[in-house]
Amino acid sequence: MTQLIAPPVPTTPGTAPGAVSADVLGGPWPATARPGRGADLLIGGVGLAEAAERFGTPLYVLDEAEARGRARAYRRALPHAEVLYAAKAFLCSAMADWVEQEGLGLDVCSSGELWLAVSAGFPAQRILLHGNAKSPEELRLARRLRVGRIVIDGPAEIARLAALVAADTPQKVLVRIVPGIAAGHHAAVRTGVGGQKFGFPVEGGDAADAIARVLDQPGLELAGLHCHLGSQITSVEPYLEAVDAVVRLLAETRDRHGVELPELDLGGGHGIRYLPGDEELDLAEFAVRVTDRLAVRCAEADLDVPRLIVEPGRAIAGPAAVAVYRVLSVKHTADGRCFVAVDGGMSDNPRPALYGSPYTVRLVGRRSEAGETRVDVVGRHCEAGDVLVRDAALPADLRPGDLLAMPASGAYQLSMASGYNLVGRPAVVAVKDGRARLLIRRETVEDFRLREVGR
Ligand SMILES: Cc1ncc(COP(=O)(O)O)c(C=O)c1O
Ligand SMILES: N[C@@H](CCCC[NH3+])C(=O)O
Repeated sequence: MTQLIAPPVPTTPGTAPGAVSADVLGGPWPATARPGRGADLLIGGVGLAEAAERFGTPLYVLDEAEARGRARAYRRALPHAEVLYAAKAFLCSAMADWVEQEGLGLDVCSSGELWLAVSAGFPAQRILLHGNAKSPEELRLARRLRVGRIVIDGPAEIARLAALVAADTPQKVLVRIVPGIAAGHHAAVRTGVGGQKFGFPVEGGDAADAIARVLDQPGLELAGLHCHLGSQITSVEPYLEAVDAVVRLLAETRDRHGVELPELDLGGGHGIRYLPGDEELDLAEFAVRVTDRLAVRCAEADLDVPRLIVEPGRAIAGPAAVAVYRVLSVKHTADGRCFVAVDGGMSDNPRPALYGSPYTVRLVGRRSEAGETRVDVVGRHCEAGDVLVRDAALPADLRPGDLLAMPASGAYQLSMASGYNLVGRPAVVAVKDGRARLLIRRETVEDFRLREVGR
């Protein structure tokens, strides 16, 4: 590990030569963001521009302190709950280590995520397996590795899983229900309502039927109910409604079957800041109000309070990474538009193209005295929709070679990255205390070629 930038840096915004202005401190940037020398921006004590020189671009710079700090904050806010990091947001061995060391469990939704986590040494008993279409092989792997919980998401899975399980070594399961609550930043991620593929709707009785069928299987130990409303939710209210709905079903289950289920999993979906003025879900408020509401509703229904489980992904990984791109071209058109094309795009961050998700970017590594202008920051892919940031406010003298940094890039970017145009997925570097270490190397064209076994 080589030290990149470790000298003490002036942290008073505006006083350092080439300082990055104060707006990097807070908002969507990691808490370790500081102005660096030569208009660089330090994350975890490492200059983004210097990291870009050393590791190339596009580069994802992952702030270990931010990721760990966020995981720790969940443990502290919810000391009696189980917190499972949702690996789909971003997973690599280091991330698995960090959340494990901070006392979290893991939510995985494929044999790939499961295998990576267990290979990294993550204890399988602290892993929960999701998925609306788990293959027989995935279920077998989960059983072989002895994962702690499996979430039943569809009718076929009940018999499929039961067939794999001997009654003397039962599998702990949760049933995923759909409470009929609409929440989330885009229709594609709203899973708390009917008309989408996940879970068993409460309305109409599918959830109650699934519960009855699972209880009938001697090899399946029904530990509780699960629901996941959606993603990028910034208000606590939908979670309170979810508590109401799930407790109602827990009470009905007790009345019908005489069993009190000991666990209630509220899924994830906790929103973060993407833009400077954004609100994030207030974790302290979430913890207090959800815990209180659960206690009240259980008392009303004369139920023991089940153990709460939460599955935040974005809220832990999202704010921990900054993506760094190099400008390849600046195109001014006669109709007054400006397109700033960078060396990444929808293959490393499909979110703007998929959901119209907003982002902010800033110049790093060069001080500009030019005023701000509005530009579209676009990717390098063969689609007009490959736009990373529309109407970004950036210096008017932006030019090829400049570096742009995009915060809040830790979740659902690399985990949804593709091989489009054979550009290759970016490298990932962890930064901490002024040091940078390569976690994931850049994907090269040779990686694509090596998968070819015939012609
Ligand atoms: C079942 C389940 N749990 C947890 C998550 C994590 O969501 P987020 O990263 O928004 O917290 C998701 C994804 O939305 C999910 O589908
Ligand atoms: N990919 C979505 C989140 C989906 C989470 C999975 N259930 C996003 O980027 O917002």
